[in-house]
Amino acid sequence: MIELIHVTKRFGETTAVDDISLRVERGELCVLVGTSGCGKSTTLRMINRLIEHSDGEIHIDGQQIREFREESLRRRMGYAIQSTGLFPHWTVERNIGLVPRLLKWPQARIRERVEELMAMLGLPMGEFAGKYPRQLSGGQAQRVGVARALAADPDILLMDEPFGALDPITRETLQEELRDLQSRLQKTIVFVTHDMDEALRLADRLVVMDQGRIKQQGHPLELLREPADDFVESLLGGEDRGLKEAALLSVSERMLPLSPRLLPRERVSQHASLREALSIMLWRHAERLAVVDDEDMPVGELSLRKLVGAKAHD
Ligand SMILES: Nc1ncnc2c1ncn2[C@@H]1O[C@H](COP(=O)(O)OP(=O)(O)OP(=O)(O)O)[C@@H](O)[C@H]1O
Repeated sequence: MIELIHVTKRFGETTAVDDISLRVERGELCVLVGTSGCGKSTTLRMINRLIEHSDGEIHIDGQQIREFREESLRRRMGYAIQSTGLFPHWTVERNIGLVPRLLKWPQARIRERVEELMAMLGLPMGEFAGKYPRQLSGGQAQRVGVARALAADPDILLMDEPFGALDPITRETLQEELRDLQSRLQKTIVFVTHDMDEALRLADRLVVMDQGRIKQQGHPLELLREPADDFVESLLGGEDRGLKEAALLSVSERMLPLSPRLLPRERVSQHASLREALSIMLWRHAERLAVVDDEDMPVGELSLRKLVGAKAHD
């Protein structure tokens, strides 16, 4: 568990982070969003002490971070950044094994761990282990960066726009992998992004920052439905919030049982979001959709009326 209590960071005259309090539970994925320069990266870097905070307290599992030896703090925290920070003259294998090597793991264990991570992130060892960062695509390099952050199996992951500047398909794949990793391995993650769709898709807790302060925090649905002020509302997408909310709700939440009427021809998966369902309706000019399971068997139906008519919070 990570806890920031009235934390402030000043750089000379500039107050980059201004009296913020934040608690991230074990296994929770917390996303920081806000305008450029609002203090997101500074907040992240204070947690692993790349930057020392000026005031307040930061605790990891109840212990002040200043009481940890730096090595043990870094071992508990993986750190991934947009520019990846890979060493250009080191192979992929050596880059990923960096922290375990610093921790003096035996050679065989390091190799085993690197192999495991590369498989997990879809980078076949035979193809990628000996490559250098310049021989990788942006997406592959970011995967290596994420693998390196995970190498010593830290409980905490700090990620600063780790998927920035990727094409939407690679980005979505990595987001799903991160979600999957988090739920399988119960990692506590603090994630910074500029991309609101990414933030809404990933966050258990969404934290909106402005000029060094926290404006609002909570579950993405809470913030979408009740933004604290105009700033939060407009950052979350203004009029587009309805669609953003629909993207977080599943078809199965609004589906009706199969009726004796003729089954609609157009289909949608029960795992799809309401936003996807709405898009199919618009695209196909259909007011009703058959909802199907993984075997493509109809399990219910969804009507446009039910989709738009039902109150957002029931
Ligand atoms: N080392 C530093 N020295 C002086 N000022 C700094 C330093 N690092 C950050 N700042 C200032 O602190 C404020 C917050 O910066 P920070 O990088 O945390 O913002 P951010 O929200 O991550 O921005 P972005 O989204 O653009 O990456 C900015 O005004 C920045 O100029």
